[in-house]
Amino acid sequence: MLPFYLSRYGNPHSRTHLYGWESDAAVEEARARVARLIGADPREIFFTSGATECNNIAVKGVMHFYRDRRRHVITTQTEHKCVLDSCRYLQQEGFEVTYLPVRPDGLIDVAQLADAIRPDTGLVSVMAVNNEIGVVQPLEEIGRICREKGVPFHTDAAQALGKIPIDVNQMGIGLMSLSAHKIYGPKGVGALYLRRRPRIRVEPQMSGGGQERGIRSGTVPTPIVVGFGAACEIAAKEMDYDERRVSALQQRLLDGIRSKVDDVVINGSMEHRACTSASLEPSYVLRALGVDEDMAHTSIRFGIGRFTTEEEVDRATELTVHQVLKLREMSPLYEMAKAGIDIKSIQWSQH
Ligand SMILES: Cc1ncc(COP(=O)(O)O)c(C=O)c1O
Ligand code: FES
Repeated sequence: MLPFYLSRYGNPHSRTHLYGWESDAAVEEARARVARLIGADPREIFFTSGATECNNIAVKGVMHFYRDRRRHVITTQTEHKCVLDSCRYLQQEGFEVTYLPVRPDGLIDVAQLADAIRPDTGLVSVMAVNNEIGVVQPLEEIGRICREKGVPFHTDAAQALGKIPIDVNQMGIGLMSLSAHKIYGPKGVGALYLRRRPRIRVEPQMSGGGQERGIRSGTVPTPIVVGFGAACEIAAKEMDYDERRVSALQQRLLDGIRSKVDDVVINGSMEHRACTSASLEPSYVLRALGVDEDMAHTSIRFGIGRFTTEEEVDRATELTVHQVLKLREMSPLYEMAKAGIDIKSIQWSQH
């Protein structure tokens, strides 16, 4: 990225001089690298500021483009806030939205999805990997159902890119949101995948000079786009290795905690998972899984990545075990639960 900040600072949209051409070539190289990682054509990749922007373009853009015929969107209760907020925005404009529930393992029921599709459904938006609990939705099945019913399938793949293999054709994906900083790339850049055949149209959210084929006006930020391309190239090479390492570290963390602490509960499917995923807020994602409020409050998300070491996992285990045991020592509830008392049955006050 450095040369593109320091010496090769041409505007990639300047067609009349060498500085422009070299920046343009670098942007196109990055586009090809992003495309390669997901089995797409470079012409289907549009650079944006990140997954938030992609999700806005996908959800609002598709519905606005087809607004006269398609009035209904299907999504899930556990999407990232930017998808949920975009859907709320559409509702204020008079569109209808179905928020599919998830099962206790965090995955949607595909039969329920199929039933929810209506003749006026304009978009199905289901995230690939959940950012709190790491579960992977059955993308291929969702893609097949959407293809059969002729509804574009959008997936927020911010947490999936570089972690699980993605093939837009095999998975029947029509639109996909990507973010560079989730794969160790720079912050503030992402890409929208938009299928060419059959072509999916969106109403741009940004008006202006028509860059990125009119989908996203504004000067493309060459240095960070180059960084995103490099991150994709590395992810393609390292994905298998990273996956094995992260799985082993995940197991080490789990075994380490379970060897010293009983009654450990894992939120979300263990089979369909890209990672083990801290928030102190009562999480709406966990509530959607049917996790009780007290259990949602007591959850911790552990994030393990390419640069996490065994020593760090062991230290996290040690700290977690220490604090949990300390809290249990202090709490009368733990002893009561052990004695077989249902804590939920306790009357806390006299009111
Ligand atoms: C699933 C998911 N979608 C979207 C986003 C937003 O991505 P960005 O920071 O690139 O806008 C994130 C990141 O927090 C995410 O985890
Ligand atoms: S969502 Fe899994 S590590 Fe962040």
